Amino acid sequence: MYTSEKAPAKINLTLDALRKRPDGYHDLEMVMTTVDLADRIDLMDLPYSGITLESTSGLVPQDERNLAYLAAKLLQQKTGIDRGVKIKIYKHIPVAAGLAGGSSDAAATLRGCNRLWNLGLSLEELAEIGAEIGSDVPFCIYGDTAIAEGRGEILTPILSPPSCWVVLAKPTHGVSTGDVFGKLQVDRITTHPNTGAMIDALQANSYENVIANLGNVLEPVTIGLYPEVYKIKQKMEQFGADGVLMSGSGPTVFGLVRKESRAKRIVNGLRGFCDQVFAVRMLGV
Ligand SMILES: C[C@](O)(CO)[C@H](O)COP(=O)(O)OP(=O)(O)OC[C@H]1O[C@@H](n2ccc(N)nc2=O)[C@H](O)[C@@H]1O
Ligand SMILES: Nc1ncnc2c1ncn2[C@@H]1O[C@H](COP(=O)(O)OP(=O)(O)OP(=O)(O)O)[C@@H](O)[C@H]1O
Repeated sequence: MYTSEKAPAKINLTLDALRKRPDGYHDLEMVMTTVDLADRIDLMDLPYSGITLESTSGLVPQDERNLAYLAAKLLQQKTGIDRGVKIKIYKHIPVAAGLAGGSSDAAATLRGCNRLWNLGLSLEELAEIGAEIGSDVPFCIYGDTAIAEGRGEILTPILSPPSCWVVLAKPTHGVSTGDVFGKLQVDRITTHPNTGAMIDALQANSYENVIANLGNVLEPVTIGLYPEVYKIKQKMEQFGADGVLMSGSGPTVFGLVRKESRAKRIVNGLRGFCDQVFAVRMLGV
């Protein structure tokens, strides 16, 4: 048996940190949505408990350290199933970019193996298993748009943003999520995003109010480490993006625009200035 799963990237329309927890994680409040930039995960059933993994990208581990491998292994352990899987990752999402690429691969592997091995687990059960792999995995199990709280695993689905184009620009370097959170001083945050106003904007299907309420408390932290992120933000604004924000812990910056022609203009303007640039649609609209 063989199956193929799409593993889309996410962006954070808002990201707020409320407190640092005794376990070292932060309690967050975020609005996340999926965009049409995706890895593809091909999965082939093996009649014994082995797992093999191959990726088209040399930038991700090709062994048991890969989050997709970890996902398949964890699913075997949780269910006691005596079957294995051959995993092939066609990597399109930039790595260590703040776009949850690895988390989405893990989530797609959980969904795909659940089908391949006829496990009959619900999405809720898969999300619970996924939370052991990473904070973004539960969101990636469901996709679409959600409010995420706690470590990121407490999810409430919400209407997706109005239809628009998303320009994604990633600087050359990647960012370690742990390093960025490690430098965040929650009691020194000066501007918190207005999560409630973003939720209202989505419920009202108001593009203007989505733009007006974009915010991410990790952005100044990452800019402090990599000032290039700020330069990309400025360039996107100059080239005509309606709203611009860093996604997750960065360093990818996204810009929202209504028209494809404007998105293409921004992509052309940024090409040569940063490593990877894409113009994609929002998903789930
Ligand atoms: C920044 C976001 O992408 C926003 O969606 C996520 O919060 C990060 O999710 P992720 O990459 O799945 O992160 P994890 O692998 O769970 O955690 C990596 C590291 O980030 C920090 N971390 C992560 C999530 C969280 N709520 N608080 C944290 O402080 C911790 O130091 C942790 O060791
Ligand atoms: N399948 C995978 N795809 C991408 N990275 C992976 C994968 N498996 C393991 N990794 C490792 O995980 C690290 C983070 O990669 P990833 O692309 O998921 O970061 P990210 O987009 O910043 O994630 P997030 O937005 O969830 O913080 C990288 O250092 C990479 O080597």
